[in-house]
Amino acid sequence: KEKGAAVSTRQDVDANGRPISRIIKKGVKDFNFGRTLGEGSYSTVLAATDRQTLREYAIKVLDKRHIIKEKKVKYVNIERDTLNRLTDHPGIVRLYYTFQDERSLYFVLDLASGGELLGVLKKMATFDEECTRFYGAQILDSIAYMHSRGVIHRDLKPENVLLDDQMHVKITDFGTAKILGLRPPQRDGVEDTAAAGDPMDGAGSDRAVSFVGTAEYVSPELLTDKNACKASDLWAFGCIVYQLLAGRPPFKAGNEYQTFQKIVALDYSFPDSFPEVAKDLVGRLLVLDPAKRLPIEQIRGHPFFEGIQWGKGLWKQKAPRLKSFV
Ligand SMILES: C[C@@H](Nc1nc2c(c3cc(-c4cn[nH]c4)ccc13)C(=O)N=C/C2=C\CC1CC1)C(C)(C)C
Repeated sequence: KEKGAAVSTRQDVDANGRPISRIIKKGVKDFNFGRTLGEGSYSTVLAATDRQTLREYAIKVLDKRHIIKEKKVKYVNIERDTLNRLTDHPGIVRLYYTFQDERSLYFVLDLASGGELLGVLKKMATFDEECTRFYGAQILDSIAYMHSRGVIHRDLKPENVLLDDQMHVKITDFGTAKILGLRPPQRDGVEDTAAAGDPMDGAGSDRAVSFVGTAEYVSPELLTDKNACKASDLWAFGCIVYQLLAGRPPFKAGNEYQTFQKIVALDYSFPDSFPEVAKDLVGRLLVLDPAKRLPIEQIRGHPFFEGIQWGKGLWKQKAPRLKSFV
């Protein structure tokens, strides 16, 4: 049975009252497919309703031939393996099961009906401090969980931070994630994970990294020595907090190359109205040396997050009404 396979069993009993479990694998015909929610580089995410339970899902459809032709099989496996590791946190999109037909692979996932955080931010222009604090805290809590499970996201950005029907965070798009502690194929078998929670975890592990994230959120270490580590996600987190309050990312230039030049030169500045306490936090995250970025436990304790109830309470409370930073 494939891990996390789509099964639902009906408990029947035989003549002697012994239970017979019948495995029913769900397939395409069990769903009504709706609108397209998002297009990835080699996948489409559609809204879908389970015809039997009427529950709504997002289904990521991948074209098998295209994946093989584009040599993306590795990324599909990384995404599935990552999602199968990140199953019990409210801030991560959940993969319920997968199935396939002759043409496609299907991932059945949480539907984040609030859409992308980027879309909401564009409508609001900016978030006020209270909203930035709440969404920043939920994103940080989700990053902490990913890192505790040995996963580096590597492409965190407002497009990948989705919102559910309660306007709570659901992080998505793990095709470019890095799972720590997996023996990279070509290494001499040396474990490359230090103690869990080490922000430098993953540094120096995948030399020939062929992947670079989205220009505005790429960390300097990925540009200079081609290595992403856990602290790379904290650099992206700093960029997201800046963008929520300022309405634009800290490093943005006319083209990608100029954006990269600004990043490695730490060439950014705060708008005058940027709150001092947020300047201090962002200033401790947008640090060129990954080892010198504020570790997660100290971010949680930073004055900017004063009043945040970490843990379950953060995910039970009502999301604040969205207000702009004026
Ligand atoms: C980032 C991603 N976009 C999206 N990925 C997912 C969505 C999603 C939903 C809306 C949306 C909902 N309402 N209005 C818009 C807009 C974009 C979405 C969802 O609900 N559930 C799982 C998803 C992804 C799961 C993936 C880990 C496997 C790209 C652009 C790559 C397709």
